Amino acid sequence: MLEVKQVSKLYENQRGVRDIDFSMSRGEIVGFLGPNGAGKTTTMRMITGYLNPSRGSIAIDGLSMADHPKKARQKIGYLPETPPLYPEMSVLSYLKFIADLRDIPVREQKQRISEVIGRLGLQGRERQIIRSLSKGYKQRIGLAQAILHGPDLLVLDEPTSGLDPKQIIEIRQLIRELGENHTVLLSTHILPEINALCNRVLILHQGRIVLDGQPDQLANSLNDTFEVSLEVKGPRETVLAELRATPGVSSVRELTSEAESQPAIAAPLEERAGEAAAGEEATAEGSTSLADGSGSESGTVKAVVAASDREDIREAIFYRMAERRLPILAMKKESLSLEDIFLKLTTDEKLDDADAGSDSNSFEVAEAESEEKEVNARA
Ligand SMILES: Nc1ncnc2c1ncn2[C@@H]1O[C@H](COP(=O)(O)OP(=O)(O)OP(=O)(O)O)[C@@H](O)[C@H]1O
Repeated sequence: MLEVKQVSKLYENQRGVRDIDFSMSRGEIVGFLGPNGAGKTTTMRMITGYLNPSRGSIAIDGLSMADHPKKARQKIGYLPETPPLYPEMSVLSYLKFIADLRDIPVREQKQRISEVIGRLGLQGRERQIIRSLSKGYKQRIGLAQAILHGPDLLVLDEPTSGLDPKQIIEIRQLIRELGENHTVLLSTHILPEINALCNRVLILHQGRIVLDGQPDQLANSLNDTFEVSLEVKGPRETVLAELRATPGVSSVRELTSEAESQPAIAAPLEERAGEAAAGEEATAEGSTSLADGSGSESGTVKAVVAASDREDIREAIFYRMAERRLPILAMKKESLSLEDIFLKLTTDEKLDDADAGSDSNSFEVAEAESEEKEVNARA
């Protein structure tokens, strides 16, 4: 459906994207994930024919964007980050205008427009002036203009950006429905959006694709250690010493109540990388333990134990602790979340992007996600 081969776009300031190479099959919903400035919009603008690559080629359904731009663009529906709306027009006159622009024959226009109005829940709003509609409805109109000409591939640039949690849920539901008969490429820097919508994710960092895979398979491919989190009843020093002495264990990191209560994704990347480093230091220094009574059952120790060579150390831990009469109250194999993967891939080098400012990597997610859960719970 889509072939992007060794595509680069370098702006005068040497920023942009380099050697982007991927393809998409019909029916896939692929998420483009990356911090601000990673190159998502640049790549999407090239795929949709709004920007010429400096190098490389793009083809949609076998049609080269360079050689057959009009035909290739006919197969694509594009929703840019800011929907291309005319605020003074009514919904109906705007869609009629888009239908003309897209060369939809006049005799088909009425039916096509009424179909997309139904599909995107715009019934009853046809005569309303676009300016007077909420951001969520404007985004629906943006989606309506993207699908009006019946494209196969939808390219959506941050489709839920700036929406409130209820609108986010509604737009995600619409994208899910559109994904039933379209191939979809969407960009986001909202991690749960990937899990909620996509069956494949491409992670972009500093203009390059650093990872391509299914969200749930990424953890295994990137996990170079085997980690187990556990809670053991017993004196702190004894428990930690016994865990360290268990065959196959390479390191033991005690979990403190502070480390556990960190919000999952609210903090900017740099801060979180700093926290991780600080956490290791604190453990080395012997930080406040849960066994001291802060927030967990008294007399227990919580820790994350790592094995070398990805060896499964759960049985060894079980037998050792049983032998020493130190009851294991909980034990769980740790796996990398999408957030861990993202941090692992995008915090190894310092972002040098001038416009990757303070909010650039702060995922707007934690809030939206928790509110989303709330809205779901209320529904
Ligand atoms: N017209 C331009 N001229 C010069 N540099 C540009 C231009 N457009 C984008 N860039 C730079 O290219 C890089 C990629 O930008 P792009 O907008 O594609 O990233 P993005 O991942 O879409 O970011 P965001 O999430 O902020 O939309 C950034 O460093 C950006 O500053």
